[in-house]
Amino acid sequence: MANNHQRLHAIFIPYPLQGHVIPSIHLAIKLASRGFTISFINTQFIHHQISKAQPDTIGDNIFAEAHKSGLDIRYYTVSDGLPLGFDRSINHDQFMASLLHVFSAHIEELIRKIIIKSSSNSIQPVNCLIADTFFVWPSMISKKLGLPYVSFWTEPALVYSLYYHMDLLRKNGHFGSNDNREDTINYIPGVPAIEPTDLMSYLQDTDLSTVVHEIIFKAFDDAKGADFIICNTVQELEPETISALQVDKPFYAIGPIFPTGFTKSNVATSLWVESDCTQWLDSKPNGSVLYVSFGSYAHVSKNDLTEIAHGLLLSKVNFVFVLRPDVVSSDEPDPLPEGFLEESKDRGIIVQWCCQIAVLSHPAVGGFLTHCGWNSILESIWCGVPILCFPLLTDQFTNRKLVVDDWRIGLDIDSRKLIARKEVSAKINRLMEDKLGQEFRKEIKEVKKALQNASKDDGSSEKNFNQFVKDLTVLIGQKSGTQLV
Ligand SMILES: O=c1ccn([C@@H]2O[C@H](COP(=O)(O)OP(=O)(O)O[C@H]3O[C@H](CO)[C@@H](O)[C@H](O)[C@H]3O)[C@@H](O)[C@H]2O)c(=O)[nH]1
Repeated sequence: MANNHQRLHAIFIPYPLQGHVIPSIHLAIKLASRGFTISFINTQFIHHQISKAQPDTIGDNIFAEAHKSGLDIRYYTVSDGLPLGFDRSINHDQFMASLLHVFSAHIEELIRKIIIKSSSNSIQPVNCLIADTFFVWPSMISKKLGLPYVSFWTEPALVYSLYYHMDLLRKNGHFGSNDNREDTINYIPGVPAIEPTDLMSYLQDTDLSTVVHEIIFKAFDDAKGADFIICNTVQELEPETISALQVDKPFYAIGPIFPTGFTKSNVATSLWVESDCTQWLDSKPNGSVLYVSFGSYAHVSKNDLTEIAHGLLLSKVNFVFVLRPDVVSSDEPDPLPEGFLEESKDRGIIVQWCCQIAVLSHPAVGGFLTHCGWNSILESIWCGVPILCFPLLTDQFTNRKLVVDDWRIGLDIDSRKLIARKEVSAKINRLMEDKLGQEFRKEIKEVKKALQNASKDDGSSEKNFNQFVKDLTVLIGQKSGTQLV
């Protein structure tokens, strides 16, 4: 921590979804390693899932091991407003409505308790709030409590910028009407050109009355009140977009946020039981395995899943196929085509969840068929694994553009049309074997270098992280009337 004059105490609240909880846990550990006291709040549901998935290792506190090794991370859980057994996947909109309308009341009550507890005990008083940008209430609550607010953005800066400029898109007729313009968008600061079909799915929708739209509109309104934005991206990957955002507000690219070196972290993050694929991967030749996963959130239609499964069979490549229990729907537990398991048993394994970073860093893996979640893309780049994009929802369409059009480290299957097994199989073979695959491998080495350099002690992300800690310390000092550095 800057000068170590006084420890800072941050309350950290991740969005209660797997793709947000993972980088939040790693960021909390990073902050604690720099001397922060962290009060980390998971929902009871997320905690329940994590401990169910790792029953032998997790008690009441997922950070118990980190605490033993000297990190000051205190762990709390809070209700998201729904019963533990409620199926949040199949009742997605009801879950989101609860996060929109009910969650803030539970959170505010707990934050107040933590503040009172920390000022009455000998521990560091709370100095700031760090919360996911998708929440609709952090700047409102932090203002009430007189705390600086740091907004944590878990997607690319490009995606932040497009949401941030929703009004501009609306004014220019690219968003928010029944017949949106279809020509290139070239007026967003720091975004030279983007096609409307590369916008996030929520900005391509014509029905804007859904609960998710209400969340996005409110969240980006609330984010205007943030003191700082920290983003899981890398300056060198999105320099112009980041510079343009910095004109309005301090915006720090501090990614990639994951345990570098990719040893299995001793803090559990998975909501599902992980299968260990190492032994199976050890038996396969280098670069011969395609890793297939659609992340934790989006659903794949049964028809698309069938075509992908047949495409895998036709391609003849080896594969690790992650099929989480609700990948099609919680009430469709067995969505694979009949005979698939039998036909593929010599060259593929199917798991409900795995340690993805361990799989991607195994030398046997030569390609990644992904839905383009941002964590998956960063992890694939870090491991130098070229990407076959199959975006399904939200930022994944925009992330596909970065991968395929800007960085040229992969190709795509057009998920907007009815997909066909022959196309899937041809694209898999192009990625894994062809000359084109070699080109992607060459390009991805360069992008990987950018990520690695950014993570070094004198790299951009480390410098930005240090600057963020310094600026936050100054702001906290100003608000409390004491000089902390
Ligand atoms: O078997 C698996 C599959 C995934 N993962 C991990 O789960 C995370 C998945 O994150 P991501 O690839 O970003 O996908 P989602 O889970 O779908 O994440 C949501 O959150 C992301 C960050 O906001 C968005 O970019 C996505 O579009 C959104 O769906 C990654 O860290 C993976 O390593 C595993 O550990 N094991």
